[in-house]
Amino acid sequence: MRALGAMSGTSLDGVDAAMIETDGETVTGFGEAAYRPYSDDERAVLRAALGRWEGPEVDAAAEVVETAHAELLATFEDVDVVGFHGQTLAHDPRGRGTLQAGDGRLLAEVLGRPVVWDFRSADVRLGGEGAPLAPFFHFALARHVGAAAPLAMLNLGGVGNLTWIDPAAARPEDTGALLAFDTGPANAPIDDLVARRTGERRDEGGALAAAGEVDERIVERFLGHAYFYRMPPKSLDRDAFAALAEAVAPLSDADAAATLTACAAAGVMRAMEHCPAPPERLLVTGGGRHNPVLMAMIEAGVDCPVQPVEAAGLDGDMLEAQAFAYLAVRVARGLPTSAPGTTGVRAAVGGGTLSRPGELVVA
Ligand SMILES: Nc1ncnc2c1ncn2[C@@H]1O[C@H](COP(=O)(O)OP(=O)(O)OP(=O)(O)O)[C@@H](O)[C@H]1O
Ligand SMILES: CC(=O)N[C@H]1[C@@H]2OC[C@@H](O2)[C@@H](O)[C@@H]1O[C@H](C)C(=O)O
Repeated sequence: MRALGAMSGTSLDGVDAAMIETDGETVTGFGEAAYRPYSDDERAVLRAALGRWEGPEVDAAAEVVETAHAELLATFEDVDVVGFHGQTLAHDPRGRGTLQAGDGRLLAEVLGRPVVWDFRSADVRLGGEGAPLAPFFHFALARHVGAAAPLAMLNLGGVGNLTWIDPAAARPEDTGALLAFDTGPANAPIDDLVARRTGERRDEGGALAAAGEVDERIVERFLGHAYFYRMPPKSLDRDAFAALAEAVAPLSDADAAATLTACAAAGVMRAMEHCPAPPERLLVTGGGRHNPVLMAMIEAGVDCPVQPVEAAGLDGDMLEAQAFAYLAVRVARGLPTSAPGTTGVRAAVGGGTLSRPGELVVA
C-alpha cells in the first residue's frame, strides 16, 4: 500500500508528512515528504490548549490541527491510506487518558481517503502507556537496514524516547523483540527557555548551550525525579518536568541552556542502562540530532557509537511521519501496533480508528 503519515509533534513546530510503501510488516520503499510549519498565531493557539482536556481552547487547537493537515496532505497523490497522529495536548495514561487534537473523520471527508487516527486510546484503555508507538516501525526499519545485532533508536523531539530492538525476533510483538519508553524531556525545555529569554524558537546548533557551563547540582536533582526510578515501559507528558524551568531560572541564558541540554542527555544515559543487551549502535532521529552539543553529551555518556539515522540511510526529519503511515497500514490490516515491551499494555493491541469518507454525520 502507499501510505501517507502525518505527525504534529510535542515541539509544536509544525506538521511533517511522508509517504512509504508497506504491507504493514515490511517497508518496501520511501516516498515524498513535506513539512508545513505552524504560524506564530497557530502555535499560540496550540500552546494555550496544552494540558487541557476540553473546552474552547481545545476546540480551537483541533481546528488549527485539522486545517494545517488538510492543506498539507491534499498535496500528495496516489494515497491508499492516511495515518493521522494529531497533536498531543494532554497525556496522563494512568489518570485521565491521552488526548490528540484533530478529528480523523473530518480529514477523511476532506481528503476523500481512508484515515486511521486516535492511535493511542485503545492502548491506554488496555493498561498501556499509549506511547511510544514508533517502536513497531523501528523494528521494521532495523530489518530494512539489515541489522544483525541488537541496536537502539533514540528520538530527540520535545520529549525523548528510546527503542531497543532485537532484529532476530520474528515479529515486533514477540516477547523480547522490543523495549521502549520515554527517556525524559529533550528539546521542549530548551525551546521554552530560549523562547522566554531570547524570543527565538530554538537553540540553533546548540550555540547558547556551547557558551555556558552545566550546573551539575541541578542535573543531579533532576535525576532524582521519581520517573527515573520507574521501570520501563513508561511515558511522559510534554510538560511533566515543569520544575526544571524554575531550577534554571537564576542561571544566565547560556548556563541555563547548557544545564537543560545536560539534563536531556542525562535522561538518555539513564535510559540506556535499561537495555536488555548492549546495542551495537545508537541511531538518533528527531530534531535534537541537529544540536551538536546535545549529541556530544550523549556520545560522552554511552558505551556504543552514536550516529544520526542518516548513517543508516534513513531520514531523521520524517521518521515519525513515516511511522504513522506504517502504523495506519497495520491498523487497516488488523495487526497490533503496541505490545507489553513498548507501552506496557497487557497484550499486543492494534490502536487506531479507521474512518472512511462518507461516514461523517454532521448533526
Ligand atoms: N538546527 C537545530 N539546532 C538545535 N536544535 C534543533 C535544530 N533543529 C531542530 N532542533 C530541535 O528539534 C526540535 C524539533 O524536533 P522534532 O521535530 O523531532 O520534534 P517533535 O516531533 O515535534 O517532538 P516529539 O518527537 O516529542 O513529538 C526543535 O524544537 C528544536 O528544539
Ligand atoms: C503522548 C505523546 O504524544 N507522546 C509522544 C511524545 O513525543 C516523543 C515521545 O513523547 C513519544 O512517547 C511520543 O511520540 C512518538 C512519535 C511515539 O509515539 O513513538
